[in-house]
Amino acid sequence: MIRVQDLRKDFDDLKRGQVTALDGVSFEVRPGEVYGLLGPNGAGKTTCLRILSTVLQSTGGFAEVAGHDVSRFPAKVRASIGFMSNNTGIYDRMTARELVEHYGRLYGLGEDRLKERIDEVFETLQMHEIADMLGSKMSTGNRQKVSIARTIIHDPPVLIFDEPTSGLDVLVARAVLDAVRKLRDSGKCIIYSTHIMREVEKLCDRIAIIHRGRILAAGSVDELEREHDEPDMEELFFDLISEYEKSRSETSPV
Ligand SMILES: Nc1ncnc2c1ncn2[C@@H]1O[C@H](COP(=O)(O)OP(=O)(O)OP(=O)(O)O)[C@@H](O)[C@H]1O
Repeated sequence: MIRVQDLRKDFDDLKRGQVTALDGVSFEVRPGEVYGLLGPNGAGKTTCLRILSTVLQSTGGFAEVAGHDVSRFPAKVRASIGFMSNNTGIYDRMTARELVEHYGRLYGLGEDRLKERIDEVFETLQMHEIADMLGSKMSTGNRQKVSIARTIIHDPPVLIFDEPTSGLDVLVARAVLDAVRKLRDSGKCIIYSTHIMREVEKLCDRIAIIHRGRILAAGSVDELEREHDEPDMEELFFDLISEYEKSRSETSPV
């Protein structure tokens, strides 16, 4: 459902010269699965998700979403995905229902289908109580629910979450994770980027640990812990990155 092969992205940065954000990344995500991209700041997570959502063009390799090549069929890809980040906005002067309807129409849903989807989505996310509440009056938790609702209103098979819980308190973050789990259980193919270990352990079926644009390790949390003989995910993450940095400093010219 998502297929990424040897994906590369180089940026020409005025100050730093050429920056390699993705250095040959490969993975696959299946329907009914949450695939986590776990990496520190600057690892390349957002760049990868932007390529998958057709906002950026890769400089090499291949990516396919819902059967469509992202560089050849961007419109088809965009119709097949929902993208949510921590600043996927809502509008102060629209109610929850108005905003979600607005996005549904932007995605081209007809009025009957839109009404049906609003009912389904508001039921899944338990949003009936806030349907007529203005954005300006909503708690952070409710704003997040509306953001998720606008992301999934067109019922896309693929969902892309870019650090959706960043800056949220524990309760709101938990509600977001619960919603993602429900979506996974309904068969969605989900890619989820984060730098929070606990989220990965609680939510992701498989993960890739990404650093400096490369996947350092990939598998289920159990597989990774067994393979690296390290039962603590945070230690494992730290060890992998330290080892990589050490080998890099040993091989780079002085
Ligand atoms: N438009 C750009 N121009 C130049 N460099 C960029 C650009 N976008 C990203 N980069 C660089 O690419 C690298 C990867 O950035 P990216 O935002 O993908 O990382 P990330 O893993 O999402 O990190 P964060 O958790 O901080 O968002 C970084 O070195 C970043 O500075």
